[in-house]
Amino acid sequence: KEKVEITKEQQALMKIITDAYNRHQIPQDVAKKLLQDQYSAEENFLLLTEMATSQVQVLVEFTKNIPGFLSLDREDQIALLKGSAVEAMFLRSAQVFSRKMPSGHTEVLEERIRKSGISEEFITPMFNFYKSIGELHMVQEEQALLTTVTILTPDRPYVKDQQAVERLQETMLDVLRKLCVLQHPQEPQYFARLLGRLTELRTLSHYHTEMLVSWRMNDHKFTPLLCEIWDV
Ligand SMILES: Cc1ccccc1NC(=O)[C@H](C1CCCCC1)n1c(-c2ccc(Cl)cc2)nc2cc(F)c(F)cc21
Repeated sequence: KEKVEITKEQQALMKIITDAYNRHQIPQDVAKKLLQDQYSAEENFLLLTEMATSQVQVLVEFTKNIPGFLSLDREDQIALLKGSAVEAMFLRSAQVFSRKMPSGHTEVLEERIRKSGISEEFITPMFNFYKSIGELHMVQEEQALLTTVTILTPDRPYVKDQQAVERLQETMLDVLRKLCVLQHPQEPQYFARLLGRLTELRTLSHYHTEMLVSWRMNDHKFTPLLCEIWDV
């Protein structure tokens, strides 16, 4: 049985990434807002565009703390941000949904989201993903590293130096793999399950444009930043 050990450097890397991840949280807690009141489809759509816009800004700040990210080609940095923003938003939403809440709150939150204006056909795949993330009971280091691995996906559109991104991603994957073995000793397949969620995440993210334009209301307005990031 090989002894898995996280090196000093990997420990330091994990701390930088996790601190940055926790620092760059979404300003106001959208779950609390949704639990407080029931909003119209229009208000929910506006809330979503505000949340998604601020989340992109938060993502840019977060990536500045990923060791090596700023050394990548500038245009590749943009391509990675553009290519991962939607997935990072759904991953963030899944982590918010999976947070431990007082009994009954998750059910209310789920109901509010079901009724928010999203088209029926996307609700099941979205909640299936949220629940599959919840079942993993990730610690915050795993959440931070999983988001980092998602950002450092080499085969995003327009990435020129894929090798450079691959080297960074492999560094993060090695730490995440060791962390999974140490955090979930009874589940040797945990790391593989975790990476499997990234495939589910990519599939869900393919629907994001459809999910937005089919929001049950007329005249969908987007911020300029969202027009850049979302294919709308
Ligand atoms: C949580 C977050 C952080 C950062 C950025 C975005 C968001 N996400 C949101 O603000 C929207 C709200 C928005 C208001 C209507 C209900 C869903 N949201 C979505 C979602 C649904 C559909 C699409 Cl197309 C995208 C996202 N899934 C959620 C799960 C949650 F547990 C939650 F609390 C909010 C969630």
